[in-house]
Amino acid sequence: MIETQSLTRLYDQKAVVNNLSFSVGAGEIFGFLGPNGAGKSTTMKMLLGLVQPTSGTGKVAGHDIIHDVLEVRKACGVLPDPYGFYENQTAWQNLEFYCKLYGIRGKELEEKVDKTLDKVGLHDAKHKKVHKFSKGMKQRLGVAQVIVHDPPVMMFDEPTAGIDPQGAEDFRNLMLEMKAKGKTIFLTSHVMPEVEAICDRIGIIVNGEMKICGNVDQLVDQFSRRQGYQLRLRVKEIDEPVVRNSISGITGISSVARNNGFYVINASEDVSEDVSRAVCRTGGLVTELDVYRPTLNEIFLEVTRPVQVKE
Ligand SMILES: Nc1ncnc2c1ncn2[C@@H]1O[C@H](COP(=O)(O)OP(=O)(O)OP(=O)(O)O)[C@@H](O)[C@H]1O
Repeated sequence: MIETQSLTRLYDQKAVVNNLSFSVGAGEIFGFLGPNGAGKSTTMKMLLGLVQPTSGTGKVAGHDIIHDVLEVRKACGVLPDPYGFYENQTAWQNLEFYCKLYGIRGKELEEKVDKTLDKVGLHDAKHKKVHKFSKGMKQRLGVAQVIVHDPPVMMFDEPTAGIDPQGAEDFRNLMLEMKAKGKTIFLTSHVMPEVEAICDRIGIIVNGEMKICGNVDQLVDQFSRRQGYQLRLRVKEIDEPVVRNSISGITGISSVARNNGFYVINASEDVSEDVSRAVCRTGGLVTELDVYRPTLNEIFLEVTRPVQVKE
């Protein structure tokens, strides 16, 4: 539903999006992450035909992002940053205007607007003018604007910025509901636990280049291969010299330390099965053995570490 091949955009001879190839399918939530200035918004603008790629191609809902811009926009709902509401009009009027742009009228329009405002928790504020809205309420209205015309592709630029915890939880549930309806969801966010909770796949872009892309398990695996694995082992029945001796010959182990009753083992691969067998062979009882799983936040920090905020 979204696919790009070697998408590139230069500004002042410099690539701010560089050779980007990825795809997002129907019923998939894709988290597009990166530090400030990495090229996320520029990519989103290119997908919507708002910025012309310098080279490369892309399709959204089957339509070419360069030659079929109108069709692309019809197929998309977008929460931009910043959003563009008519502040002097009510939430209801803003959505009404938006529906009309998409050719929705009459009873269908009324039903869609009411239902959508209920869904985002703005039922009681539907006749309030937008300039009286709080930041979080505007954000909710922005989400309503994305979904009101029921497009197949939904794009959100930092959807939960400024939203309270209940609003963020509502947003996550809404995304899962949209996914179940087969929507293609593309979102940027700096809220790692949220991305980890709802995204099927994640891409991290740095200086315009996709550094790592996959589901969370694949990202963890790639990270661990790069950084090494850390195991935590607790053993009964045998003493430390015996434990150390039993695992000393295992290929891949680079260090073994003691910490709070645990053995902390650093290794270049997942050696948990070898460790477990070696300890058992010497009469020891493994009471705990786990491989440390980095959080998405740690992976993000590692992947983006050398990058400074760009001007
Ligand atoms: N119209 C423009 N002219 C020149 N440079 C631009 C223009 N738009 C964006 N850039 C530059 O392109 C780079 C990428 O910007 P972009 O807005 O895509 O980043 P981002 O990943 O969305 O950042 P953030 O997380 O801060 O929103 C930045 O260095 C920015 O200064």
